[in-house]
Amino acid sequence: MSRKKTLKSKGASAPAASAIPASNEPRPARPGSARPGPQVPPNGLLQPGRPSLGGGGDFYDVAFKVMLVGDSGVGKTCLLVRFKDGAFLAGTFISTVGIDFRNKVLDVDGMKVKLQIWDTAGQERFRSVTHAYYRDAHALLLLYDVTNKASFDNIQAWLTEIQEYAQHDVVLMLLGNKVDSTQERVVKREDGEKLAKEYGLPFMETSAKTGLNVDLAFTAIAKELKQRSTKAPSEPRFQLHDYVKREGRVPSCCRP
Ligand SMILES: Nc1nc2c(ncn2[C@@H]2O[C@H](COP(=O)(O)OP(=O)(O)OP(=O)(O)O)[C@@H](O)[C@H]2O)c(=O)[nH]1
Ligand SMILES: [Mg+2]
Repeated sequence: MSRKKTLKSKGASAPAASAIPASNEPRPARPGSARPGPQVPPNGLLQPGRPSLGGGGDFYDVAFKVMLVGDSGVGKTCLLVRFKDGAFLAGTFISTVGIDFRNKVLDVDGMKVKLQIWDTAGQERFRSVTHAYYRDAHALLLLYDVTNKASFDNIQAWLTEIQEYAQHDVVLMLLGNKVDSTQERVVKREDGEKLAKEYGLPFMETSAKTGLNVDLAFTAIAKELKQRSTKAPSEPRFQLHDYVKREGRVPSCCRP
């Protein structure tokens, strides 16, 4: 099985950020059911240094689009709900149909960074819908489920898809979700780390149920994107890999 190694960490380069472009307004799957946020100029900045007002009443300085991808059932929707509302969607699993999004504004080093987070359907039958959204994404969170080996084995196929459809400089992070399910775990932390290393991706294990590393994953993405769009040449670069390694909490099962 030959793995394409060209999907190296996007944290290593500093492409010009192109936050949510006006001409590429996100398109909701069901017209009228989702209302994207306000338009943002291609340089990603709205009145730098001064608060701006988004359509939803949220103040922000810069906005980016983040997409959640991975097999059906890995916990994409739950991860987003945990991040946005601080809650866990327990009970019946309701698979996402098409695509949906939620906004959240974060304070990143004194700047308001709005993340427009797109939650995609993992089911194969919606794949063509998802493809259309990749090119507008500034960052991708690629999830597998540590209790589902197939979802881990499919990461390679997801990476191939990302390579085909996403921007070459997209910020990408690998997340192994559901680490609270210690009894059911079938993918070891080391396996996730190894795969991430192979592709040069930042990696963390998360739990939408307990909230472990959920805020951190989104904050890390926001910091990287913000830095790309606003960094002065003299400023030291934000090191996404180091940040995630340093700040990420290791689940209790897997502490040395
Ligand atoms: N134990 C545990 N269960 C989780 C976690 N995250 C999600 N789940 C459960 O896993 C199931 C699937 O979660 P979803 O978030 O709907 O999965 P999804 O990736 O959005 O699936 P699709 O929309 O079909 O692509 C649900 O029953 C959730 O309750 C987690 O961190 N821990
Ligand atoms: Mg879902």
